[in-house]
Amino acid sequence: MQKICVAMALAKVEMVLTKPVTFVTGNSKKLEEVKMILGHAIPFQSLKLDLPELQGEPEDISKEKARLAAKKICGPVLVEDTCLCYNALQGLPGPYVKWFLQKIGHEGLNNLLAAYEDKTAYALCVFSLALGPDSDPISFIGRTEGRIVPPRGTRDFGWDAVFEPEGYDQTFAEMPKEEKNKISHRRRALDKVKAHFYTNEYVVQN
Ligand SMILES: O=P(O)(O)OP(=O)(O)OP(=O)(O)OC[C@H]1O[C@@H](n2cnc3c(O)ncnc32)[C@H](O)[C@@H]1O
Ligand SMILES: [Mg+2]
Repeated sequence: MQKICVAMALAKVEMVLTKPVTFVTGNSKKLEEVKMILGHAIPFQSLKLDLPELQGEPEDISKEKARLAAKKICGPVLVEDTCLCYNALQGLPGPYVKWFLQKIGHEGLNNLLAAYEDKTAYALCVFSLALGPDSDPISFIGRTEGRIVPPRGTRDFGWDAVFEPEGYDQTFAEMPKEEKNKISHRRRALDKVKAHFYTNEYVVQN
């Protein structure tokens, strides 16, 4: 009985795909990090495509993004949506941080909390995998706690310069990329994606 249970636990579920999984994003910095974190762990291709910026709860947004992407490319896709959530603002700006950053910049992102003592925040990354246009996407969530500080470091990737992860005295933008990739919201979500690909063997058949 024990042997059977162990064998079942080790057995991979084989899933047949008609095309390799495509990671769809319009953000080259995200793609760079995904490639660094995944290495060769998951065979995927990428496509630079700007998907609509949706509204709602992070997981719903990510799932809908996956549905739209799968419809667009008629095949299996992986997408992700990233949020920066301030505890003093009940999770805002959250999924809308892209617009906040574009309109008010790094200083503005920091000044938003001027009236609050609580500067804590968390970065949230939700990957969603849709195997086809009509399949229900599965989501994988990663979260990193930290606080919002006046901008420090490079400003070449989103809000990295204002986010100081818990336990560190550097912002994400000041850290070497390898260090960010060990503790980031994206890394934590991708660890779950990897575990999923480990237990479900995706085979591409034309
Ligand atoms: O095409 P997609 O994948 O949607 O790429 P995007 O740039 O539109 O990304 P989001 O919709 O997820 O919006 C998230 C915003 O947060 C930024 N961002 C995403 N991941 C980040 C990270 O790890 N560090 C800092 N900023 C990040 C990103 O540049 C956007 O301004
Ligand atoms: Mg987007």
